Amino acid sequence: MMAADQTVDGVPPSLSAKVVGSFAYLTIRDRLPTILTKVIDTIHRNKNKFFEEYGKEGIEAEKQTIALLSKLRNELQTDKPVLELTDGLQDREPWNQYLQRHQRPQGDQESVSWFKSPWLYVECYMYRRIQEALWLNPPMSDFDVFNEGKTQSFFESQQAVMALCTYLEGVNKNMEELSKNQLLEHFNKLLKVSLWGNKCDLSISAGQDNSQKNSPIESLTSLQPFILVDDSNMVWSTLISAQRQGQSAKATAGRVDIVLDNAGFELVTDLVFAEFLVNSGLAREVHFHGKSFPWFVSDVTANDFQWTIRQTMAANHKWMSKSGYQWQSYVKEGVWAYHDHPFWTQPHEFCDMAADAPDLYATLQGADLVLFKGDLNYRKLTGDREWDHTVGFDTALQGFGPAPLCSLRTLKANVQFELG
Ligand SMILES: O=P(O)(O)OC[C@H]1O[C@](O)(CO)[C@@H](O)[C@@H]1O
Ligand SMILES: [Mn+2]
Repeated sequence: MMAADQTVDGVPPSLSAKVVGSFAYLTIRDRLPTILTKVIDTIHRNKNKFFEEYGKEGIEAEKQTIALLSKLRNELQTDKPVLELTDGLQDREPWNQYLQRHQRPQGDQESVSWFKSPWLYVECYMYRRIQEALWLNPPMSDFDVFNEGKTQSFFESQQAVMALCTYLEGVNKNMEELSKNQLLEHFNKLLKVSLWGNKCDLSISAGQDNSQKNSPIESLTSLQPFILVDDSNMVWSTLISAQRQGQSAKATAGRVDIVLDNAGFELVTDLVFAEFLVNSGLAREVHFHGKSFPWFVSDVTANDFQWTIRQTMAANHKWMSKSGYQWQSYVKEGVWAYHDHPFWTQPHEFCDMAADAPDLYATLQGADLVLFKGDLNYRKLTGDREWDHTVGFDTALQGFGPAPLCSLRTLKANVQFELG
């Protein structure tokens, strides 16, 4: 990444809160402090739980964590310089090196403040500082401050989940008889259900409930006009061309990697789509990539992934439960795999991945198609810069390309490509 506030070789400056009134400015001035305040409230509300589990040590840890988070909120609200991390987490050095390499060269400390640094960096940094506050107070270290919101989003979306699993059962039971056109029709529907599942994110709503209330299949028609760029035909042909000729479709289909975004309803739409891809022979394997710690309020962690499968298995709904058991066996058989590389919870633009996380880049090179879910991934794919909306997506990727890729994203931030 280069200096944040100039265009070099056609690559524009990073978006930041320097522009008063911009979405970056309003996010850092209003939304991030709101999220932080909700985190502090959540910890405070669980005070008795910490006392029951850890006694006085738990109460002291709860108090110290709140003190650190209140200090963080003050730094943010008074535009203080971004500080180095002081915890013992494994990714502390990459984070501090990033600060030295990409932020400090801006010159004096003042320019490395919350409102003057790249928006993408400071927003990611806030979630990493929350982790630092928890880590520094051991009984709190593994507490997921966003868990309540994520589980509530799942429970509030049950009607939609039941409708989706019922639809999938209808496809599964006729799978062998489906013509290629019928298969393509179901593919398009479930791909778009996964796209629109991204509307259910607790960061844009600063924690307010925005679960899926109505049938995701029935709302596709009314949502179709809101799709700005539709390359679903290219996604389909990438999967078809990855099906090497062989004795059975399942054995020779390609591998699809899904870089996950939000837990709750969106994760269910991704698991349903992944089940369809395997059951239809469009994919032989699906690899899921989640976050290694709680991130952007509703992003998926390993705990969320396992919890969602268990909850679906336990549902008092025949087709939900059937899908849940299918998902569990796919994980056990290795047809599905879950990864959570630290890179996904660092601030890098994805064009840095080959250099900064070559192991992850090599993993993605093993895929025949990589689907990136959500707005933050879209911002990292393109560097969250002052690009013109008519610029091509390939240009914005700045050379990032481990495999054919597609972003399934509902527009929540400034960056947008391929318009016009
Ligand atoms: O869950 P998603 O779709 O990545 O959205 C992430 C959220 O964080 C942002 O990227 C910035 O706050 C918003 O665009 C969005 O609210
Ligand atoms: Mn998210």
